[in-house]
Amino acid sequence: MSLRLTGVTLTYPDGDRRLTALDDVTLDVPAGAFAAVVGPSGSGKSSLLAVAATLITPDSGDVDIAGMPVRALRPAERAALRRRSLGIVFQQPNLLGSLTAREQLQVMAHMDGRSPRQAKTKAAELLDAVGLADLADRHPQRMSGGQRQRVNIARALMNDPVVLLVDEPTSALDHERGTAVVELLARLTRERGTSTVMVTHDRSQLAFTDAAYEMVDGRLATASGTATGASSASPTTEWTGEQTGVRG
Ligand SMILES: Nc1ncnc2c1ncn2[C@@H]1O[C@H](COP(=O)(O)OP(=O)(O)OP(=O)(O)O)[C@@H](O)[C@H]1O
Repeated sequence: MSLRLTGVTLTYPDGDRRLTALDDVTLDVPAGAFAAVVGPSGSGKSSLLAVAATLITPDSGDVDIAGMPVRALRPAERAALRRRSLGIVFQQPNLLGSLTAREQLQVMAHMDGRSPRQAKTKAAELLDAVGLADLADRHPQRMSGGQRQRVNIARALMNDPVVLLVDEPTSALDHERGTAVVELLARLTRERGTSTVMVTHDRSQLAFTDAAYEMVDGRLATASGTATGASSASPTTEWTGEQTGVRG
């Protein structure tokens, strides 16, 4: 498994008590699998992503990324793991206005110490993969919301992450563009063998995922009433042939 959360409980201070944001959450996402998490506001979805991103340490339970137990790592090692093994796609693209699409991606490789030549090749490959080869030299101000989100996704893939965490990627897009972005995430997940977790409010997007989960009051359950058909199975039985062994 490339991303595994086991019995994760997270609480926040709440006056003189503590609020339970994640309650004994277990989630396995193999390489090449696309999981979605839906749930009402305040149910714990962002907390789940923050724990998976190693940004918050849970009160109890474990997070493993590519077989590496995060709890055992020192802060500097954790930061290195984030840089090398995690791709994060935020709700808003947060692109730098002064940089072209190609440069937004190259900056990531530069921060990871890769050569300019490697960075250029990788950026071109990824812009092509997200359908933006023709817009490589364009600045974000002259792109549509969907195009900006594609640059955002390509940027998150620059360091070949093992795990891709995606927070509401379509909230700023209309239905058609949103669907295209989710289809793209599904394709990239399979092609690149990432373990992808997407938080979404839009249940129609679950049709493109391999497994759908519902967060209710910090507890994670298999989502009901989804379009996946896989949703009634227990999470551990949803993963089938095509998701395994994609990444060596
Ligand atoms: N830093 C914090 N300190 C205290 N309580 C917090 C903190 N962050 C989140 N919470 C609380 O934890 C619970 C889960 O919040 P979380 O942001 O994970 O939910 P969510 O499902 O992502 O919500 P939304 O869909 O509105 O983004 C909520 O009750 C929230 O108020």
